[in-house]
Amino acid sequence: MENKKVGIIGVGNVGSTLAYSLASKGICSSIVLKDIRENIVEAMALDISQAANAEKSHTMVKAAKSGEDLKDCEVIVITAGIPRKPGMSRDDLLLTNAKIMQAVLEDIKKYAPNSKIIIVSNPLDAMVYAALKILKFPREHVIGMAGILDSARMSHFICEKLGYGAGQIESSVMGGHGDAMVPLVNYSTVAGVSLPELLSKEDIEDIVTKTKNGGLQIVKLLETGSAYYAPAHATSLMVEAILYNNKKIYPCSVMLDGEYDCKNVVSGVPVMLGSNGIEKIIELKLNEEQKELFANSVASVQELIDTLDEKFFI
Ligand SMILES: NC(=O)C1=CN([C@@H]2O[C@H](COP(=O)(O)OP(=O)(O)OC[C@H]3O[C@@H](n4cnc5c(N)ncnc54)[C@H](O)[C@@H]3O)[C@@H](O)[C@H]2O)C=CC1
Ligand SMILES: O=C([O-])CC(=O)C(=O)O
Repeated sequence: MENKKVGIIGVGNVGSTLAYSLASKGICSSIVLKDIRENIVEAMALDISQAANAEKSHTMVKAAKSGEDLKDCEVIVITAGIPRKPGMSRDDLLLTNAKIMQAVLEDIKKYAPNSKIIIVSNPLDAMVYAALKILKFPREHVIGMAGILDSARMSHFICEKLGYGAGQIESSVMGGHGDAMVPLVNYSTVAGVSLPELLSKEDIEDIVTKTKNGGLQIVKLLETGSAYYAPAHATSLMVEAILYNNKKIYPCSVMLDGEYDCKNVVSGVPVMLGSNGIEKIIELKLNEEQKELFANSVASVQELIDTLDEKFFI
């Protein structure tokens, strides 16, 4: 297999689940894991490598000894950062996770300047902004994961409401990965059938609210952190699209440069992913209500970006 090396920085719940998922699918030639918790990362690398061997996957899994081990990574996923706990919003993580982001990006700048970076750490859109500002990489190479997860949550809630449709639901969520995210009802279908043909207005409103609160619902139940199976799987789809240049369209968090009338701000929009990272940004036709909701969501990300510029990038 040609070089399909993936780096994962931050090997806690999301990072280790992602590594396990990628290794068992056998879609990478090697995975290198990096974390400040040296024994934990060593243990994860051994355990996941042994799982891959049981699976007869050819993926090699190793713990990084230093930043130099990130050399030749095609894709590097960053999940380093603290997760929220009950009573916190994702935005409360801003300055703590920006510091962690700055620390981990130094190695990438030095050893993997041509890699495509997938950011997972929260608050997601602001972390994509911070990473772009620190790395000075082209915007096509720094991409945030959230839209696939939020859309999967919407599909889950549609399926739960209907009692059928599993595996046939396509959902679409745009905007920032925060309380103001924008589930797009008219771009969501069950086997091609639009939602209003299957569900009442009240049921659809309930699905929209549950989707927006999907992350919080899990945080409240877990008490110690946040979701990781669905986030890791969503990230693995992005890694695969880049490694295999499969040109799949997914909602991802990207720096906008005029698209949707926005500039210098990061938000979730549908993009085509391939070996160059973002190959294309797709501009959906939004109705007036959706335009307003999207503008609100962008404004809330802009506030976080302003805080970073005032308090972090000084
Ligand atoms: N974008 C999204 O949709 C989602 C984002 N998240 C975010 O992802 C992040 C990680 O979540 P979890 O894996 O659940 O947290 P976790 O606490 O289980 O793992 C975080 C890991 O980062 C490591 N870390 C901290 N500083 C580091 C540094 N300087 N270098 C290397 N590693 C470092 C920690 O040692 C820990 O192993 C959180 O910020 C969380 O909010 C989580 C789920 C979904
Ligand atoms: O809710 C959180 O803090 C983690 C996250 O972003 C999600 O699961 O959507």
